[in-house]
Amino acid sequence: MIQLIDLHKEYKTKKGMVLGVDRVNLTIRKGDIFGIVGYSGAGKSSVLRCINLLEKPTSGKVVVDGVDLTSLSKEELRVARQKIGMIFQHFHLITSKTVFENVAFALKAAGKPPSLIDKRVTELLQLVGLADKAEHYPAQLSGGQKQRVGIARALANDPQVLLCDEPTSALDPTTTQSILSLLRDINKTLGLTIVLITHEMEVVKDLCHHVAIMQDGKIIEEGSVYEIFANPVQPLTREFIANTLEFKLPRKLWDKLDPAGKVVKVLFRDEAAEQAIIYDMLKASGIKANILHGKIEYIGDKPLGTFIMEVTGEPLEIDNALQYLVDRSCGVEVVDRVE
Ligand SMILES: Nc1ncnc2c1ncn2[C@@H]1O[C@H](COP(=O)(O)OP(=O)(O)OP(=O)(O)O)[C@@H](O)[C@H]1O
Repeated sequence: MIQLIDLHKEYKTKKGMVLGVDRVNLTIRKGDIFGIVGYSGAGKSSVLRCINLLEKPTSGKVVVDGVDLTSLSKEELRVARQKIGMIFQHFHLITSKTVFENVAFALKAAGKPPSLIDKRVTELLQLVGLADKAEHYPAQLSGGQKQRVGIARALANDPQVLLCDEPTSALDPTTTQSILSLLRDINKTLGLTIVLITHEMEVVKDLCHHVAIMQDGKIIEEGSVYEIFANPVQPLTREFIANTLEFKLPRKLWDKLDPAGKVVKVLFRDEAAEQAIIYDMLKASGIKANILHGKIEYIGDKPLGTFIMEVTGEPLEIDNALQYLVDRSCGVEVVDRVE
């Protein structure tokens, strides 16, 4: 388990102090995949780098498996850090060393004997699907392969925590999927706790179990990925989610709609996404509904449905019909007409 207690980080610059992290309290459970999302400058990297004390917090505590890292001596911290692996957006491989040597480097630095190093590197390269690239140099690898080397190196000393600093931001969508899939596998098979920072909500949706949204050094919202997608509260969270879930009706379609009708977006959560609620609503009311857009997606293994429909009828009947949806736990939002 990772606990950040009143974590605060200020940077001293020529122009004065700059706030990086503003008294953050956060608990990340063992074996979780935890995403931290925010725009550039929100403080994501600062939080991540405080977890392994690459950045020394100005105040507050970083507790990993019951040990407060901020209280350790230099040597104790060096040992504790071996249990926290890290991967980076731009991989940070040593260009003059082969794939094998890059991974072996982490083991040598930890003082492991050569016989163990050979065996361990071979195992790790197999795990990340690079057994045939051991003698290649980083320049001979694709971005995805470089990140796999980064992952192998980060796992070398059997860490309990893997910190991921925008691990797929430099990769194309297909390669991104393959790296997310590898991270998912190692989380499951090794029981590793993964903390990942990203500005892409799609990555959070695909991979993470929990997520925190950061703004101005603070965590402004936090929860399970499903809850955050199904019930976002803060405007910034809604903005991030809008980029992945929102569907904008084409202008041409708006022109064809009945000006007296209402366009509503309905969010079906949990089992509601799999029930015939719209059918029930139409049967119970005298209104008409014209479905303009609809999709059901699964976050983890829970369904989340989004439908956009035009409803027409008597205003009171429309209100009653929409209230019927709210009563059956749907999110209902009237969509503003595009002029
Ligand atoms: N080494 C540093 N020296 C001075 N200021 C810094 C330093 N590192 C970060 N900051 C400042 O701290 C704030 C938070 O930066 P941080 O890099 O943690 O945000 P971020 O959300 O990770 O952004 P990005 O996605 O651009 O990396 C910013 O205002 C940034 O300018």
